[in-house]
Amino acid sequence: MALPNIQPERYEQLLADKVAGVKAQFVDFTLPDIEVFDSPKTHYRLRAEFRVWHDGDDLYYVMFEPGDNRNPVRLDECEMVSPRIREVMFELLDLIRENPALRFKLFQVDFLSTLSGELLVSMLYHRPIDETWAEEVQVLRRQFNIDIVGRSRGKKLIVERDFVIEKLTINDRVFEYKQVENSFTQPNGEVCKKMIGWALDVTQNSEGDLVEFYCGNGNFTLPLAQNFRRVVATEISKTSVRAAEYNIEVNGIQNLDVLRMPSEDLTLVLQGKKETRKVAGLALETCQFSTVLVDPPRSGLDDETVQQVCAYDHIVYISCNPDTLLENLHTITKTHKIERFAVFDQFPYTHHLECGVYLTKY
Ligand SMILES: C[S@@+](CC[C@H](N)C(=O)[O-])C[C@H]1O[C@@H](n2cnc3c(N)ncnc32)[C@H](O)[C@@H]1O
Repeated sequence: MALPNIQPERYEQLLADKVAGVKAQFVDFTLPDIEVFDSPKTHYRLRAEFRVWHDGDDLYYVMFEPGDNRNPVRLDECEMVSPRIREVMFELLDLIRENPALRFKLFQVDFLSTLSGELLVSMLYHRPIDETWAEEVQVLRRQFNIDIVGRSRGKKLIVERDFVIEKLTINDRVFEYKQVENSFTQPNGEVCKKMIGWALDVTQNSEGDLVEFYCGNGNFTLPLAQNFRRVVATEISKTSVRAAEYNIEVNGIQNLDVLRMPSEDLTLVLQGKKETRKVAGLALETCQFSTVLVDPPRSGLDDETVQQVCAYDHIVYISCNPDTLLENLHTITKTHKIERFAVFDQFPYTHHLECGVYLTKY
């Protein structure tokens, strides 16, 4: 992870600069007024990874300047991470420093926290870990009320859980999400709530069904199910699909099915070019998909998936990479009009910006 230069006093200006950059980048398109969703100025990141530096008897966290992996910067404060991570991270290292069984060949500590106040800490080692380590680590668990995962080559030890439970209030309703260590979750919880709220807003009064590609643990899917008759969503990661299934159950959502399948395969199934037992019993032929939601990785949508999303009347495109969004929009806007365009400042003080685009077929 690179170290952002946190400047709360310049936050508004930096965000305005980013928005101006997006306007310039998308100048080829007729954009509606851009909706801008800001971030808390400090303590906004719910997950963070830190390298651990050993220097004689000393032990400290380091980060690197963007583009410079050679010169570590010692961290004695961190304004970027959530209050829960901040509360624990330095005191945790103080205890590790004094305990040879915990500090020996520890090279990285990852934190996954929630707005609901839970915290999972992953400790990564360049040596085997065993039950002795699992005993020793209990002192950290008790002191900070955290869950801990130890990782060494080919081995994962879990003390007591490898997940956290997030609770997000979206339009007065609380949604509960299982978020599992080492699987994708949105890093900025407050901004994530705004993204879900925006997606709910653009799809309100929708008719028909929703198909979603790249659904993760159901982050958007669970709340959006209320705007549709049926929802079918797909995701490639087994861990995320299992979490989504748990989340569907615990939130009592009845009209949503999640498939573990690459989006490329679901595209082929929907086009009638592929058959698979995975969709047996879903009666996909009875679905009336009016809307598609995509939230792809940075690489954006492949050509086949672009063709597939263009088959629907409405498209909600959430993007973490304006470059690939731009490329995909060149094709999508041949058939669809951009109705809404939003930017979400998931990553303050960096050049990254999350975008949301809502399009309707001409
Ligand atoms: C940017 S994340 C979005 C996840 C989710 N929408 C959320 O808000 O948390 C992209 C997701 O796409 C999944 N993914 C990556 N390649 C995929 C593919 N070819 N087919 C389906 N899912 C894929 C990843 O596992 C990841 O969960």
